[in-house]
Amino acid sequence: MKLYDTVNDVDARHLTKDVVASVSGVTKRFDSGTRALDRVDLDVRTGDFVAVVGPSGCGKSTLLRMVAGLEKPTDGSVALATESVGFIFQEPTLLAWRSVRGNVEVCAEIARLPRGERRRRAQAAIDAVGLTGFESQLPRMLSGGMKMRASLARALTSEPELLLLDEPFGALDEMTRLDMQSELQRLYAERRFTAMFITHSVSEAVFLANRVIVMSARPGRIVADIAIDFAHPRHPDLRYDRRFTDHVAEISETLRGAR
Ligand SMILES: Nc1ncnc2c1ncn2[C@@H]1O[C@H](COP(=O)(O)OP(=O)(O)OP(=O)(O)O)[C@@H](O)[C@H]1O
Repeated sequence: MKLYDTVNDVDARHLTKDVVASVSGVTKRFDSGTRALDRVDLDVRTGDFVAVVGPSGCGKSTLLRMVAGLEKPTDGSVALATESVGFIFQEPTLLAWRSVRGNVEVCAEIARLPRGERRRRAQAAIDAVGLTGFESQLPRMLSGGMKMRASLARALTSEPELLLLDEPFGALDEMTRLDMQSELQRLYAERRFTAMFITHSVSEAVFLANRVIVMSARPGRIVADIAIDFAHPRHPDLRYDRRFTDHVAEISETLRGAR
């Protein structure tokens, strides 16, 4: 696995073997003067599903964008142990003129995979997210949930080792959102990618993650790193389990104190 760094190569040498992404001492000040993050340290280990929750505007997206290399820290560094990174945004950002298959294949095209391999991976991802039969549809013919499924399939086609998700289900209605949570954690149980997932929903975080990171109000700091050790795949009824509701209560309480 190639080591590279979003800041400089020196920092990548600090990575220990099972760490996929390492954020150390990261502070972010925008030119506007806003201080979004304050000395954040976070190691994401291979196979982790890390959910990040925190008050609105505390710097969650900024943190994710820095891990993606889309934003540079003002102080500190971010190091990644893989170049195989997928990104899913809240908006599905599908190309309007391309079919589901065309959209799902786009990352594999950019990666210049041979056509046969592209097709194979795209079909496997389309089947995995439950869009079989919709391959030729254009985005405007799809529901919000189906668009998000297509976006998820597009990210999976490049078989990323690290999947970064910025509130991907935030715009979906409640039922579709619960379906997508089940779908995502089933895919995680099957493929065991490493994931970093931003959300406003504490129960979504507990249902999906094996670690929930709680951030303070801006400038965001990490105030808790809570292990959620339910086995994967997780059944929807887990949400009624006492241990699940205890975790939700504990994290919600921590969040209230973090504002
Ligand atoms: N490019 C930018 N330039 C200036 N300020 C920015 C920029 N991007 C984000 N900010 C500010 O930095 C702070 C953190 O923003 P960020 O989007 O990371 O927070 P967030 O926790 O993801 O918010 P939310 O939960 O509401 O989505 C906010 O005050 C935001 O206005």
